[in-house]
Amino acid sequence: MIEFEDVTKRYPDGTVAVDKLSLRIPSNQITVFVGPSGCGKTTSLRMINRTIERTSGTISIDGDDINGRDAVTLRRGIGYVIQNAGLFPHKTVVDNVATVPKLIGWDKRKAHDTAMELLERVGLDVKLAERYPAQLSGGQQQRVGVARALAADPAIMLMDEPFSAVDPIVRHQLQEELLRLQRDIGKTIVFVTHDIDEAIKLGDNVAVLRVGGKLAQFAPPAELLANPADEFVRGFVGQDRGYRALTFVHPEELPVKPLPDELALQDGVPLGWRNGSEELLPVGAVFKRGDSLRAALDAVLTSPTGCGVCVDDDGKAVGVIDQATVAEALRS
Ligand SMILES: Nc1ncnc2c1ncn2[C@@H]1O[C@H](COP(=O)(O)OP(=O)(O)OP(=O)(O)O)[C@@H](O)[C@H]1O
Repeated sequence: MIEFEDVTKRYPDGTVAVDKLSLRIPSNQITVFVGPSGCGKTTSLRMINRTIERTSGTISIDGDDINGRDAVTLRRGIGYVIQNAGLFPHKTVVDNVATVPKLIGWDKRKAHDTAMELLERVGLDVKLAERYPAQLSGGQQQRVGVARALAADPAIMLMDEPFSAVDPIVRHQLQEELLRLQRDIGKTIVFVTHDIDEAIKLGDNVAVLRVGGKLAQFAPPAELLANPADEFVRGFVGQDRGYRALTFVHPEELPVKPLPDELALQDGVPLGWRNGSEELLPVGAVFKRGDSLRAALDAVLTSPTGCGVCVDDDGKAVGVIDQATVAEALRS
């Protein structure tokens, strides 16, 4: 657990970036710091690895005050990922990832082999290992950044807006990858973003900060959406919080109906809706059994027929639901 107790950061010009922040960041989970620009997210994050020193208060890791530790050793034991990946431009991809293991004295072979394994683990083609960062896409660079942060197998990983500079589709893929990776590695991850959707998607817990570095609310996403602590949080979480909250509703068994003849299939996979003309209408979003009610509602709302298609793990259609079924599930 990482614990902040009454932590304040005042910069030399008098700016109070963080003001008496107290919170407990549980181990082996993702905790997200979210809030508007300038609310002290980055400052709070960087005080954990002491790349910024606090002015007062205590930060401890598993009960030990981090100020009792040598700052360089502390930093090497904490993974750090930043926007635009911050890779060393003159090192190859694999050498970037192997940097910290070599610094802490691993032999070259072990550092190299671990780096190659990690590249695969974060979803990068190992053929890219000998390239330089400038020869990669933004999304690929971010993956290398994550692999580099994980290289020395740190218990804690700090991530500062790591996915902000990539387009929405790549961002979505990187978020999914991070969640998948975290299911395997179970690190203590502290993640900074200004995007509430990203916070809700990734966080086991979300700390909402307001300008001046004050904690507005610390709660799991579902709780944040259901019970915002005050007007600031309500406003920040947004007007459509009821819709977002559906992400956390998993109707055990939505009663799906048999596939209608209008749904065109190829090997069981939905192709589109027949509407009497040559061309098929798009299927719309699909959902799986066990997905959230939000996914089911998305499927219904994006389908041109008002029928959302339910698929299995192989993408094959298993049934449809209509608006009335979703409305019924919403009421129950
Ligand atoms: N070195 C510095 N000297 C003086 N003030 C600073 C310094 N670094 C940050 N600040 C100020 O501290 C406050 C918090 O900054 P910080 O970067 O932690 O916020 P943030 O929430 O991460 O913002 P953003 O989302 O815009 O990156 C801001 O008012 C910022 O201008």
